[in-house]
Order: sequence, then structure tokens, then C-alpha cells
Amino acid sequence: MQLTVVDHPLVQHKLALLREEDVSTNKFRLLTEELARLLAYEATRDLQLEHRTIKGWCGDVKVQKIKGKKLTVVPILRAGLGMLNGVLDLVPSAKISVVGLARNEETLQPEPYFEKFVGSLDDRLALIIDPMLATGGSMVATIDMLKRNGCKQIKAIVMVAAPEGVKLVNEAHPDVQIYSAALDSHLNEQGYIIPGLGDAGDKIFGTVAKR
Ligand SMILES: O=P(O)(O)OC[C@H]1O[C@H](OP(=O)(O)OP(=O)(O)O)[C@H](O)[C@@H]1O
Ligand SMILES: O=c1cc[nH]c(=O)[nH]1
Ligand SMILES: [Mg+2]
Repeated sequence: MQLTVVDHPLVQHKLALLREEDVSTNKFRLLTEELARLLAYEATRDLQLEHRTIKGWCGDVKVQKIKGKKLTVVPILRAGLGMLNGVLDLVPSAKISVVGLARNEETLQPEPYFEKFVGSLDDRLALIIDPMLATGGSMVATIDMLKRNGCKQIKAIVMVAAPEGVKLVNEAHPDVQIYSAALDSHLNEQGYIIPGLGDAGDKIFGTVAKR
């Protein structure tokens, strides 16, 4: 299975706080950022290292540094922006590629409205960030866009995943590893993850009453 559920106690505790019915916009935003940081730590665990010799305080010292360092973070608008600062805390030099998708509330299909990728995608690891993997349509569309633009190495970081979304991504793009704080039960008739978090975009941006 191409899904890693990060069961670290801090991840699970923060997810529990996010699930509270009366969580405020401010708290939801802060927790999203904190959770993104921890999930990104796991997702970057296998970055390649290279050996170097540097001058230390007592002479030459052998160290390991990240090889290449070419990485792009790909927030899916809007909700993915809520995770961006958390991920950038760990990889401050990463370039940012932005994808705008809105899920049509009736068809549940993603409708693209923005795309701006950094250069040299063929040479970079792309870390897609979006809090919710529901039907998986938005994630598959984003991976399609990245691959069309030459990207070959892609990982996805979400806060909550539904089995339906994991299956769709696995079938369409078995090379893409997904990192999530939870694999929830199912989708309801409106395509919301149960138990999930409700509408993550609305909760991060404070746009409508919470569900
Ligand atoms: O897996 P899917 O069924 O495609 O659904 C998940 C998508 O839905 C949400 O975004 P939404 O389209 O509501 O946009 P928003 O971030 O602007 O709120 C969420 O942030 C994902 O991008
Ligand atoms: O549960 C869901 C599904 C899609 N988008 C959300 O924000 N939440
Ligand atoms: Mg939304």
C-alpha cells in the first residue's frame, strides 16, 4: 500500500484537537501548520544524503548533507496553503509550485483554475500538500499536471485520507507515496470524509459556518 499513516503521538494528539467540533479558525490554522511540519518530517525521512568533509572547530570532520536539495512544495489551493509554512519550516529553501483546484460540489470533480510550476521539475522531488484526500480526484489531477510538466518524483502529504481517495491515487499513480495522520472510515453522500474534519478550506480561511 502506498500509504504511510504517521502514528507518532504528537501527530495523533494534534489530529484529535483538530477534530473537535468547536475548534476555532485560529486554532485550526495553528494545528494544521504544526501537523504539516510533523508529517513533512516523516515524508522527507528518505531524502538522499551525501558524504562531505568540512572544516570543523578541531579540523576536518566528515558530515552528511542532503544530496541535490532540489525540492518543490506544491500546495493545492486553497486549503493546501494552510500547510505551507509548516513544511517550509523544515525545507526553507524549497521552491513553491501552486495548483488551484476547486471540487465541484455536485459532481465532486476537481475544476482547475490555476497552475504555476517552478522550473526543472524533471529534476525535483515534488511534495504535494492538501489537508484532505477525499475522492482523490484533486490529488490525481495534481499529480497528472506535475507529470505532464516533467516531474518524476512525487509524494503527497495530507492530514486525513479516505479509503476511496487512497485507492484512486494508488490505481492512477502507484509510484506516489501518500503520508497522512489518519485513514478514516468512508465518504458521505456529499463526498465529505467521515469522521474527517469537515471542510478544511473553510475552517482554515474562516469562510462559512463549520459543519
Ligand atoms: O479528494 P477530493 O474529493 O478531490 O477532495 C479533496 C479536495 O477538496 C478540498 O478542496 P476544495 O475543492 O473544497 O477547495 P478549497 O481548498 O478551496 O476549499 C480539499 O482541500 C481537497 O483539495
Ligand atoms: O471531507 C472533506 C472532503 C473534501 N474537502 C474537505 O475539506 N473535507
Ligand atoms: Mg473546501
